Amino acid sequence: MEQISELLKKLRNQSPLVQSITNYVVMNNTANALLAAGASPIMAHAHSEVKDMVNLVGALVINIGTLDEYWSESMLIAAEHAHSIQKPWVLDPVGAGATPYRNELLSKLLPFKPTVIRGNASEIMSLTSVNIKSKGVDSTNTSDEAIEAGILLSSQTDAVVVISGEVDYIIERNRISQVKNGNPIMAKITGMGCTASALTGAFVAIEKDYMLACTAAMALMGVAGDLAAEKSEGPGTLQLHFYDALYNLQPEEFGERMIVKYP
Ligand SMILES: Nc1ncnc2c1ncn2[C@@H]1O[C@H](COP(=O)(O)OP(=O)(O)O)[C@@H](O)[C@H]1O
Ligand SMILES: Cc1ncsc1CCOP(=O)(O)O
Ligand SMILES: [Mg+2]
Repeated sequence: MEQISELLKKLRNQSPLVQSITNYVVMNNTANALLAAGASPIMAHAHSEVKDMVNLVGALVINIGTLDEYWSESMLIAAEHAHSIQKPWVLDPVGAGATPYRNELLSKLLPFKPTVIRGNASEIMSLTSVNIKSKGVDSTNTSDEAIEAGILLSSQTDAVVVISGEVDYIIERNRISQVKNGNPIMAKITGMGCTASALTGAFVAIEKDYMLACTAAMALMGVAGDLAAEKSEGPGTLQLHFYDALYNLQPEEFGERMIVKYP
């Protein structure tokens, strides 16, 4: 899709500043992925500066992977402020459904109207209180169940809901786009989902058609994953080749390789 290839050019030209309040496991991964793709990361969560930083950035990404009481408060301050100034923000509900603690924070964050909710099938289903139990941070559900839940969640929250997996589904109320790129080994690399959410932040910072922005982010993830898998023997080398692919991918090849169904 020409529009999506053009967004990669726009991302590199504008290099949006993207704030992440994210987990300890993936901070370095997601900062490097944003830089490689052409964006500019800042990880900032101190209560005394988080609102000022939200004012400065193009988008905010909140990822609840490694929660504690201080960070939870940072997330609530940031989400409330982003909502109040209509700054686009992305919620990655890592481990939704796994514990009451996570579920309680998520129930406090959703009223601040995330622009995008990006999770795996289990996490998205948990957010619609579909009666499932997440197994940690990995998904254990089928796509049909998840798509139903995604449509419900999008209508409940007015967010674009992105369900990642073998096929990525990008849902805006009843509109659904699909991305079929990517490699199964990506699910064996911690931080790939968090990276998808971070790159989604970069694209919603530069494109106000959020359905298009999210589809572009997932297409970039998938095509970079395809390219990396062609050069890799496993998750260790795939992760490194992935950064190179984000950095080197040209819009022309991006357009040729992406497998996107767009409504
Ligand atoms: N089986 C698969 N085939 C192709 N791509 C996949 C597969 N599983 C995950 N991915 C890709 O890996 C990235 C992370 O997705 P996922 O593993 O669902 O997130 P999370 O790590 O949050 O559970 C996404 O870009 C997704 O498209
Ligand atoms: C393993 C783990 N534990 C808390 S956050 C995290 C990383 C999850 O990253 P992703 O959802 O991208 O796999
Ligand atoms: Mg995840």
